[in-house]
Amino acid sequence: MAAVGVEFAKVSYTLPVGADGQPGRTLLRDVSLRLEAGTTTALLGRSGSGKTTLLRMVNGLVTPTAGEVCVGGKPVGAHDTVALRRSVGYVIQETGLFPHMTVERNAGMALELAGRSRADIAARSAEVLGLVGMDFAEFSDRYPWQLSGGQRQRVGLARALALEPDVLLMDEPFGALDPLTRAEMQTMLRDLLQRVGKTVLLVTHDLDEALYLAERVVFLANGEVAADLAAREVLISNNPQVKDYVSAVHRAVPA
Ligand SMILES: Nc1ncnc2c1ncn2[C@@H]1O[C@H](COP(=O)(O)OP(=O)(O)OP(=O)(O)O)[C@@H](O)[C@H]1O
Repeated sequence: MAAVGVEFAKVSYTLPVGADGQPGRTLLRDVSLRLEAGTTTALLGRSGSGKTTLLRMVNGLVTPTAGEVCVGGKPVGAHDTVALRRSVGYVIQETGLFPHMTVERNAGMALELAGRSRADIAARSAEVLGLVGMDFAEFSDRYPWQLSGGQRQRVGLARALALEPDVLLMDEPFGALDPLTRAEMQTMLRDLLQRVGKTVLLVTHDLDEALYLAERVVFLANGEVAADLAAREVLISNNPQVKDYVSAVHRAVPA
């Protein structure tokens, strides 16, 4: 199991004063959360509630204007940025694969940047592509445009896993996939996480995905934590914001 947890301690983020002299908007306010090592936490909340901003603080892409984020007990700012980004995998909806590179090279990119030997890269690329359920012989020489959206997403995940990160940030990783492919990916990810053990922060708009994959579910509203619950408590919660969310996404089909 991953031994590295993540902690957000009274984290806020306010945009700088604009060119018009108006004070910047506060996107996150006093967020405190603890992601236990080896567990998955889902972040839900309406569009613009601050989920991505919060997630990007873990790998130092966004720096809090107040409070602190610690990875493995050490403030993000005290980590060497390159080493931190190597120990924190990042998967996004658009995958960010390099279009002119093969699946094998995309999967092994982080290893290439880390200066690993060719033999190491080849072996590990094959291993991680196997972990995400892609047949190496069939796919290694293809380019991203020769893959389906689900396959591209698998390669993106393989790439994020290549350096064996302790922490995995996933920002709507399956948001663009059809429901059946998405369900397959969720099953694959759940099996994979049971085997490799990571501390995962998953941004999603899909409540069922959150309940299937995560032990904890955090609801953000207007940049604040509206609820922080064990996944099994979500559907029976009396928190009005959670109840509203659940009834909005699980509404009955009109007769
Ligand atoms: N650098 C920035 N400058 C100006 N506004 C920003 C900046 N970064 C984020 N925002 C705004 O902050 C708010 C929160 O953005 P964020 O991407 O964190 O939301 P989100 O909950 O992830 O949304 P979504 O679910 O749509 O991805 C949004 O209104 C966004 O437009």
